[in-house]
Amino acid sequence: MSGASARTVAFDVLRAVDESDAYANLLLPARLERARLSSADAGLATELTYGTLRRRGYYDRVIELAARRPVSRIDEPVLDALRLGCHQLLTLRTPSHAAVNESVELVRSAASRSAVGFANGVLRTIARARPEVWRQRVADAARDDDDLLASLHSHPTWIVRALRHALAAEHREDELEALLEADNAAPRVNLAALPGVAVRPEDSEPDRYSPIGFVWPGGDPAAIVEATGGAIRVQDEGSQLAAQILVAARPPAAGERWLDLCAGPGGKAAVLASAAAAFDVRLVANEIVPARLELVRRAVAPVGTVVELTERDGTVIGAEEAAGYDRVLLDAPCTGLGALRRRPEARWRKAPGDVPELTRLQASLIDSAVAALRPGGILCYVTCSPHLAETRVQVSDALRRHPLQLRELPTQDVVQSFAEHPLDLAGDPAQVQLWPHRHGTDAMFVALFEKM
Ligand SMILES: C[S@@+](CC[C@H](N)C(=O)[O-])C[C@H]1O[C@@H](n2cnc3c(N)ncnc32)[C@H](O)[C@@H]1O
Repeated sequence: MSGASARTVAFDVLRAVDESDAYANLLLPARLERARLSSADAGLATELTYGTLRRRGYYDRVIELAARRPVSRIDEPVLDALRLGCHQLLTLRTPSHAAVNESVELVRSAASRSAVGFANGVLRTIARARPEVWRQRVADAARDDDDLLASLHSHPTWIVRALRHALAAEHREDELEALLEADNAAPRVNLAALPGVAVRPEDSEPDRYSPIGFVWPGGDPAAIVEATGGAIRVQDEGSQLAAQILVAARPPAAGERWLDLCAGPGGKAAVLASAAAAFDVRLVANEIVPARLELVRRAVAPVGTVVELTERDGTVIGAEEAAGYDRVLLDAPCTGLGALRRRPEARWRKAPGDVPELTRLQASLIDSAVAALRPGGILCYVTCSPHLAETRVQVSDALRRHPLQLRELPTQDVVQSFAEHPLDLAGDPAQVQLWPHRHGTDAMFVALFEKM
């Protein structure tokens, strides 16, 4: 197979992401399988797809300068082909004749003859200047500091601001550019070996912090996941740490009841389940979306029968089962701003207007979790987002709503107590904020509380 096929697959996926809100990480593997590409071409198609989606914001600025018109006035199929061409010319540094010709061929297959001439002209203009020159031109056209970072690092401006505020809360604003670039890098594939049912392969590289994690050297980890019946599973190191923080908050006692309030797709439930099996604890894993509950069922299957699955609205469990649990994991639905590197198109789909609805749901789930806990029980509040409205503000609001019921626990000490290496953490010792650029994890936030 030639590189042209890799480009066609990438173009098709970009079109589906634009036209039908497809998720690239779900669609691409199916398209790769159908195209039967060699592993080298599959790697190229993956890089073209994810790289183009991540850096789309930057490429659009370049295209606007080269085409002398806003991207809103360029037809979508033409724009996607131009973005793919930009990724090859400006980031992969593909020889310009190949990048231009192949991209123009994609336009020919999807648009009018006049569009072919237009795309050819724009790409030749881009190819004529070096990538550093385009970077400077884009920088010169920026309206202000946030617009500069948004365009050079390819993030929507509101997300740049949200990340800036989150870092400022740790007095680490100077790390903003490193964070934005970490979002643009492909994350390593990371796995967890569920304790009690799997062991880390001896020749694998252990995670820096998570005692149960290891790095996948490359290629598709599906075979090892299948061969172990899911006892070894793909899971971000930050996600592993979050689940282990709840386990390590206090030595588990036999007979405890634990609740994973929002369990789908089940990564953390699987880690909790293996601890539950080891300590003779009962775990209830709850999820409101049936298809996601099915994923939880599969995730916890390797561990056996310690888990009861329920399909309920987590906001009412506190009222239905008041004081029924010793520990609750609330891994709340959130903006996911901490996992942008993992879902390449996500940053372009989210909007600041999503935040208030999510924070209302998070607060309601926290209230339910507090009600579901016995006095002396432990709440572990987790988000895969560093947005302050979902993290620190959510914590201080919860403490204000439940002044006689909630007290913070030293979450940073807890994670340091079991991590394989000390984590460079900042801010409030009751809260752990992980970062892609500092820890190589998703930007998970974890806060432990005790119910009084
Ligand atoms: C961040 S995800 C949880 C990830 C999971 N803990 C893991 O590690 O795989 C949040 C989950 O909450 C679910 N959810 C949303 N609203 C809910 C509600 N009211 N009650 C229960 N689950 C809810 C979503 O469907 C989603 O699966």
